[in-house]
Amino acid sequence: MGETRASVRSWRTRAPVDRELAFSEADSSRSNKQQPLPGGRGTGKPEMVAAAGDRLDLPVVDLASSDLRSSAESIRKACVECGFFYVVNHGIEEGLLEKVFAESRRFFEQPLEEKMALLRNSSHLGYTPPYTEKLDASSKFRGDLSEKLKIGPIGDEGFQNDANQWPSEERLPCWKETMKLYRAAALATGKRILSLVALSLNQDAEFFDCPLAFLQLLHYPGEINESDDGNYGVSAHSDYGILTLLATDGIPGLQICREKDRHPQLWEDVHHIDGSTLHRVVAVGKERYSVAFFLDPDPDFVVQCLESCCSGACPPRFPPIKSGDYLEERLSSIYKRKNLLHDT
Ligand SMILES: O=C(O)CCC(=O)C(=O)O
Ligand SMILES: [Fe+2]
Repeated sequence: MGETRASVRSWRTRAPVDRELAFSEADSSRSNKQQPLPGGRGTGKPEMVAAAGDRLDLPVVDLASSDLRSSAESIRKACVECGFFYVVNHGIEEGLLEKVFAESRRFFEQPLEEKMALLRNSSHLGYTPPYTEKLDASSKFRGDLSEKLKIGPIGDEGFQNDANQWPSEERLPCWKETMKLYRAAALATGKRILSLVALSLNQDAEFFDCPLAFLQLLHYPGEINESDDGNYGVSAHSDYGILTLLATDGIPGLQICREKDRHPQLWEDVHHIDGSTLHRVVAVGKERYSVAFFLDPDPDFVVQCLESCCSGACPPRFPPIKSGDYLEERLSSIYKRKNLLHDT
């Protein structure tokens, strides 16, 4: 799991251009013009970054296209080759995205004690302050620079175990409403993409039924201390679910590594429009906001290799596992390894 990451990107800011999306699993032969970075940025692992001019051209999938077969085919190719793709004509209104980014900014601009009142609970929902998570355990820094707020399935959406923590209506009126609207819109888009993914795997369009959705708002600091020189906004990781729709404010920083087992690793910048694969966000000295929308299977769903994806010569690489067990294992591990669980 964690291999199929799609990411709707770069919706706000700049020219409100067409929107984008992306997937994971890498096997690329791009190799010219690389700059060696002898110790990697923050891990001591050797790595390279693609040089300026060696632009990463991620595929663009048009969700308005009536040729579903051809869209499914390009999604399959994108997932196999790089794990990320852009999505255009995805149906989420620009105005709604602008509101989500504005409300996100309002939340993160509050004093720390207000944010800490919503500290992440045992369902992994709520606020995560800077330095709490270290997605790449080998990072030599004390933790990643970003702060986050995570919103899970909501009671009003018919979900029984709503464990969300919301900012107060008095402080941030319209906040909850905006996030609910965005969740609904992003879920509709996510389901359309998942039906294309299912088609690309020779399954019925409804194969990925009723995914669980988690909305994560992220804020990356602009200026950083000298002691954080080389530290990451979010260190290297792959996502845990079926698909991630990622909207950014256009500030760069996102990088992907298409072949995680290659040494040295090659990290490529994902650009604003022309951009689960291993990925990370580097600090570029500019404040940055993003909104990630994760789609996960039902916790009881057993995730296993599809018949259309394996054969005698190419057996499944991983044993079957219940989705809920897998997610809990991954989510707990990012805090346990630093002993930073803040359960309430
Ligand atoms: O902020 C970004 O661009 C990436 C965030 C991310 O990778 C994540 O939330 O899993
Ligand atoms: Fe991610």
